[in-house]
Amino acid sequence: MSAQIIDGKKISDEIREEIRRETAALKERGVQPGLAVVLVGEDPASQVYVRNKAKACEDLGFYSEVHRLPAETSQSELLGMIDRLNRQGNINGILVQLPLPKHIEEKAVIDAISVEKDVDGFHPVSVGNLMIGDDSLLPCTPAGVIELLKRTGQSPSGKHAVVIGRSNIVGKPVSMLLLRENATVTMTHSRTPDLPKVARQADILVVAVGVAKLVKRDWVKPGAVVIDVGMNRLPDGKLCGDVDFGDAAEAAGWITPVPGGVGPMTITMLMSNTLKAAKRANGIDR
Ligand SMILES: Nc1nc(=O)c2c([nH]1)NC[C@@H]1CN(c3ccc(C(=O)N[C@@H](CCC(=O)O)C(=O)O)cc3)C=[N+]21
Repeated sequence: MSAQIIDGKKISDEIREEIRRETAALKERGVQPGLAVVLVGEDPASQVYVRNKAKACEDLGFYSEVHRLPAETSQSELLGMIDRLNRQGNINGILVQLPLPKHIEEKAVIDAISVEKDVDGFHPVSVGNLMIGDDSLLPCTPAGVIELLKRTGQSPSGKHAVVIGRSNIVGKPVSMLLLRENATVTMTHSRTPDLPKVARQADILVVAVGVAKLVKRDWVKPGAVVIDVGMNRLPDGKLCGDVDFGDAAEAAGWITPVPGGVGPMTITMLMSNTLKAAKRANGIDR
């Protein structure tokens, strides 16, 4: 293996230390960032993520509330809870864990969250702000990808970035952020002809498709940076990314592992957004 591993856990810990310090300073001024996490239903994977988010809050000195609602909760009950959290002064960020049960319309729920408290960056106004370049709360996983690149000394500026996957939560927003960082961006997806050939042109390859081990060494330009956003649960219970790590690492210059790459950054960016929202709510500039 020739590639250097991008240690998302370590970089994430460094950023958390910065957030912890800033939070302590804010507390001196009587401000404590507060996050509300809402979970509908009992999906086991979601339970784990929600627990990790609450743990991160505690670790950084944030106030947090976790609302666990039964799977049968109606859409109007959930909207009622969001309305209360929107008006609750000690809450700066609201995260409704996705996916939601089928009888609840995700769009109605996302639209109901106040833009100032939209720490996921999923609200249409946040998405629009991202597109225009206004300073909104950025979606956590895409923001984490950019942070990983910058803190590894691999600034996207002037590079050719190829993004595989066009989802609203990763592919599209990460492409927009890369563009904002002055990369030349190619967006690809399942209908792109000869995907390996396009991928091979990338200086920075970001993969977010949800297909385990799709990307092999012949998809990777020698020396390229490979960022794996995939999170696939294998039959044996192990987590694995969209990149065949062992194989792609033979060609890549830098590569993120799964777990321990993008995942830890997602939660850290959520904390960073909550801190930012708390500062804004209290008229404190960064
Ligand atoms: N409204 C909403 N916002 C989200 O941000 C959101 C969501 N819904 N629904 C579910 C997905 C998933 N997600 C993860 C975050 C961190 C890890 C993470 O830290 N992963 C660790 C490993 C965890 C493990 O071992 O299971 C890692 O990659 O190293 C994983 C998954 C946030 N999501």
